Amino acid sequence: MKTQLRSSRVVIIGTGAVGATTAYTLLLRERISELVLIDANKEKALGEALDMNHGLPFTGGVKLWAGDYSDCADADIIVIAAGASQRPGETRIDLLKRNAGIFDSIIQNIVKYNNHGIILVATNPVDILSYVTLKKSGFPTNRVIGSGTLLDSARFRYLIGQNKKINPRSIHAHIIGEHGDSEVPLWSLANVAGIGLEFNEQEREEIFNSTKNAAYEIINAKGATSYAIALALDRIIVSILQNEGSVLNVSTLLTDYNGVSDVYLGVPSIVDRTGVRQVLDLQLGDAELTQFQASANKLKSEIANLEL
Ligand SMILES: NC(=O)C1=CN([C@@H]2O[C@H](COP(=O)(O)OP(=O)(O)OC[C@H]3O[C@@H](n4cnc5c(N)ncnc54)[C@H](O)[C@@H]3O)[C@@H](O)[C@H]2O)C=CC1
Ligand SMILES: CC(=O)C(=O)O
Repeated sequence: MKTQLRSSRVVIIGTGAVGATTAYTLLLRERISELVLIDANKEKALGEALDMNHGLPFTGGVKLWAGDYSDCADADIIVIAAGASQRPGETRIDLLKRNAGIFDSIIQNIVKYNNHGIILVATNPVDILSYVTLKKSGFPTNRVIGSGTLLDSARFRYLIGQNKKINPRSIHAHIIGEHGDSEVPLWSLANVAGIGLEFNEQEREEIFNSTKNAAYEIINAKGATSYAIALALDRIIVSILQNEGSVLNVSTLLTDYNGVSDVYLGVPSIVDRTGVRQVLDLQLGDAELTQFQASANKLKSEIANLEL
């Protein structure tokens, strides 16, 4: 049975491929009661809201409208999916200057109306922009979350499932670190029913390269990624609103974590009504630790160039 929380409001800022698909996913899942769409292009938000509202006779009772920042006042979760996306060949880090610029006004507008909710960042580069959101919002760490490597881990699980001919839901495997080119596969923890999985070098290389390069491949083919990220955001939102305490590889502020501090990275974290309740300690192999620290250092050197 679906449990819909009473008066749970989600606001989505940015109604492009990611924001609109996330809205549609939330609508289909019927787990929230109110959904507000905001975009700098007001017509776009209005059009998406109208189109989705016309589907309500076929779904449930989600109240959905194109709104403005004052609608953040009663929001439980504010999703930021606004800003530039990668053109073919661009990295996520290439978006930093453009998207950090728009975060100033977006965060100012949110905090004008809301100081109690959870901000969930999807805009890339998501780890750095989650850190920017933390610094600019003044929200506590647990209530600023990035989508992190949840999507990458889903891609990894799917590809391992293809390789082993096992349903990806039964594959437990994690990608940690940057949601981007320096992400780290934790082969040492990949398992089915607690039983470790064996791969040869070629399989590892193929699975990891396909995981890491998935966004490039999809963007080359169709211009944007949207469905899997929408499902990942839905997963985080439901875990928060239903106080699930699910373990999700979201991006969160790390403090003295495997030698890494003061940077947002994707790591397994318990997500519940408080946001990120706890970051789980991981026992990393030597190579995994080196790669994880390199991922952190890469992002920290980008953050050092920002005015925060
Ligand atoms: N975290 C993740 O795993 C993923 C992140 N992304 C990122 O999500 C972001 C959005 O991607 P798409 O939806 O494909 O882009 P898009 O170009 O389709 O949509 C972006 C939307 O943001 C709006 N916008 C721009 N500036 C704004 C502002 N200041 N305030 C409100 N709205 C504003 C635009 O009008 C547009 O509707 C990109 O940065 C992309 O890289 C995309 C997929 C996965
Ligand atoms: C675009 C992006 O970040 C992704 O699909 O992974």
